[in-house]
Amino acid sequence: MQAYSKGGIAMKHEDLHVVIAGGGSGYTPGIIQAVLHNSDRFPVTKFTLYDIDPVRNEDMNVIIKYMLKHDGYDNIELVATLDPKEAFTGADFVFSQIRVGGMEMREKDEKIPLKYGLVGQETCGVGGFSYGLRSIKGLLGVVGYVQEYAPDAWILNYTNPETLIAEAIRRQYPNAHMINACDMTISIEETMARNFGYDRKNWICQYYGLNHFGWYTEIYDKKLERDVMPELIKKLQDAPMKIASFNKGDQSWQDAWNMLSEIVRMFPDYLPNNYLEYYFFPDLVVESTDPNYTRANMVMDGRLKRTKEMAEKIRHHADGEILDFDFGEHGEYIVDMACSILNDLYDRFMLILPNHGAIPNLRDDAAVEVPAYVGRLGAEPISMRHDIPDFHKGLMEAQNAAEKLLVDGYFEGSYQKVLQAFTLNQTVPSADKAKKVLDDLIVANKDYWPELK
Ligand SMILES: NC(=O)c1ccc[n+]([C@@H]2O[C@H](COP(=O)([O-])OP(=O)(O)OC[C@H]3O[C@@H](n4cnc5c(N)ncnc54)[C@H](O)[C@@H]3O)[C@@H](O)[C@H]2O)c1
Ligand SMILES: O=P(O)(O)OC[C@H]1O[C@H](O[C@H]2[C@H](O)[C@@H](O)[C@@H](O)O[C@@H]2CO)[C@H](O)[C@@H](O)[C@@H]1O
Ligand SMILES: [Mn+2]
Repeated sequence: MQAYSKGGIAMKHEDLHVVIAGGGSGYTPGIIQAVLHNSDRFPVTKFTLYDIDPVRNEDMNVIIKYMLKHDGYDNIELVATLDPKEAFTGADFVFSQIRVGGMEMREKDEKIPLKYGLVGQETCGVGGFSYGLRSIKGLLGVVGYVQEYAPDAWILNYTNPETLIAEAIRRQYPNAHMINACDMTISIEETMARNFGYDRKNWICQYYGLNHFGWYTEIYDKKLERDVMPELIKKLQDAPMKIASFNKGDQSWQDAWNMLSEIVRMFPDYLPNNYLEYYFFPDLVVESTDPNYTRANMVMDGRLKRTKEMAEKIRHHADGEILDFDFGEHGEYIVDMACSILNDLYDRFMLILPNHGAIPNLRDDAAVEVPAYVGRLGAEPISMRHDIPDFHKGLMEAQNAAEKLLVDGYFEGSYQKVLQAFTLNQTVPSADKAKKVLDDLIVANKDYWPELK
């Protein structure tokens, strides 16, 4: 959640070296594809895939090698390594997308809370807190390696849960050159634009919140010369959006858009982030979730399997269209950010940053998600010109306090602080349930969490 670098970094355009931490992730091809699309303004000469899992990193190495050859970029050097020194030395940009504990632990984050009738989700509710206590340690490791081997590199982070990560990294590495971003806002905008016949490239969006916990207040369309948010809300109230081409065939994303319509029917003043469904409708979400087959299972049977099959096809010289992936704006968004830094463009992005007055009536040290300009000196948050309403403020303050307590709990190894965080989480109805689910998650996470005393 570093807002500004100390004086910026002299960025070079030659020998541009990008490292992907979590190289084995199925999102890697989409990111590499976006880099290649931008080769005129982001001329990468070397990619390094860094991971802790040799099999997944090697599968991705096979896919990316094929992709570079297929697209005529076999002049770009490609390295796949498990050695952090080899990976990060000489890096200019590090795109981070690690998942500590993998899908197996995500499955536990989702299923254990459900046993207690609580929301079981990757980044929201106590499942998100469970993931946070694992993820912080992993990402502190990655950022530590970058400080050691490439202290001038920019770290552009997608690793979740974003607000907890931002808060923890700021505490341990306040001067790291790091930007934390989530693709959800751009994905909401793109899906709305495609569904309702707009071009989001014409939009200037005002938005505030915490990550996966925020609201649009205005969507100004430069071509139409009006705020289109009220009409978008009206359209959403009338009928949910249909899934855009990315995530196609994915019923759980269709369910998310359906719930977005439910939220604006109840609270029609602002356009919410879809992830608020977990805080507004926890009971409905629990009722409609299969406790034996959650999102982690869908991803294992979907994205993970497809990635593995793609690598196998390439190894066996299969014919036909092998490179089959579509993650929408995900890759483009992070590469646009890197371009904006490298070329000092001051483009506008929704980022997770220390508040420092951007939301005037919220504590300064909250990690908030707001629009920001990005250039050579990093991200400069755009200050809102008005206070936020009590409804949103109350929700955000409770969530922010819970997140702060959780990060305190991580660094202090404090059971009490983590229990307070769980109790304060707005998806949890009682301290009793908070304690039971926490004690269960401690056992499940024994290889990953700090010891809590
Ligand atoms: N911010 C966003 O909007 C956004 C969008 C999509 C995904 N994500 C996040 O991106 C990450 C990856 O998601 P995924 O579904 O591809 O997960 P995944 O498990 O499929 O892939 C993650 C990769 O990270 C590797 N890894 C785990 N710990 C590591 C460590 N300490 N160092 C290096 N590599 C490590 C794993 O071996 C794996 O290859 C997750 O944190 C996810 O939540 C964020
Ligand atoms: O359940 P998953 O692992 O499929 O997705 C969880 C992530 O969901 C969001 O990312 C979306 C993204 O917004 C969309 O553009 C497209 O790329 O699909 C992604 C999911 O597959 C969210 O922003 C992330 O933080 C979540 O990790
Ligand atoms: Mn996100």
